[in-house]
Amino acid sequence: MLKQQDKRGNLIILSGPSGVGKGTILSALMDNYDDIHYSISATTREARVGEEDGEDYYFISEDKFESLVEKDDFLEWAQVHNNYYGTPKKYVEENLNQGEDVILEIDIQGAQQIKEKFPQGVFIFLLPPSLEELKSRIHHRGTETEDAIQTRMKNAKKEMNKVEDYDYAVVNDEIEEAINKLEAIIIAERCKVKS
Ligand SMILES: Nc1ncnc2c1ncn2[C@@H]1O[C@H](COP(=O)(O)OP(=O)(O)OP(=O)(O)O)[C@@H](O)[C@H]1O
Ligand SMILES: Nc1nc2c(ncn2[C@@H]2O[C@H](COP(=O)(O)O)[C@@H](O)[C@H]2O)c(=O)[nH]1
Repeated sequence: MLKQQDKRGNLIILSGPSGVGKGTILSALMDNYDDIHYSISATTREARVGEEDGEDYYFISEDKFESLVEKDDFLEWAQVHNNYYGTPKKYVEENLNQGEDVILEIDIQGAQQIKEKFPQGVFIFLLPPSLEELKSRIHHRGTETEDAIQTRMKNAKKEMNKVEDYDYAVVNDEIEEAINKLEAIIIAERCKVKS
């Protein structure tokens, strides 16, 4: 892929309520692009069955998380659905400085922090076709307890009011269509003359 010389990469932020399909869409997208770098977050939540440390997340203790916060090693961090999540700073900065695009899959609070530091970031909000469909997707994923689903649905209703703070809104109804839209946004942002 051609790159404009001396241009920093784009920082792409994908947010949206739990269960909307962020991870599913990004893993399909990452299979097609070797020049977009997915930032692996750190979290204090327990790994789900099938999740790998260093691949899905860096699974760390609360003590370790706190020490990383104190060392200012996170670009942003937040408490989300009763656990802590943060974006390691070094990986993002190194790739952007090399002209590579980096994508963050983070919650709304984290995106707000990034907006203050990187207003030139590309902010994309993924929406479900409906709240009923959102609930059904979290149920079918089968990774959360009933209590956790309730917390996530309660948070989703608040989070969805924040869509207006984003540059783009993409509805994830038909998955292929949502992937195509995300790709189109990323390609268009690469072609921008001014940012
Ligand atoms: N367009 C779609 N149509 C139907 N099901 C979908 C669609 N997109 C994703 N799913 C399913 O919805 C469930 C939730 O998707 P996923 O885990 O990617 O969501 P997420 O936004 O990353 O959630 P979280 O924020 O909790 O990590 C998965 O079981 C996935 O297979
Ligand atoms: N602010 C941040 N939010 C993050 C980060 N990594 C993931 N997330 C968001 O947390 C929720 C829950 O994720 P889950 O894997 O437990 O279902 C979801 O909205 C993620 O996007 C991060 O580094 N910072």
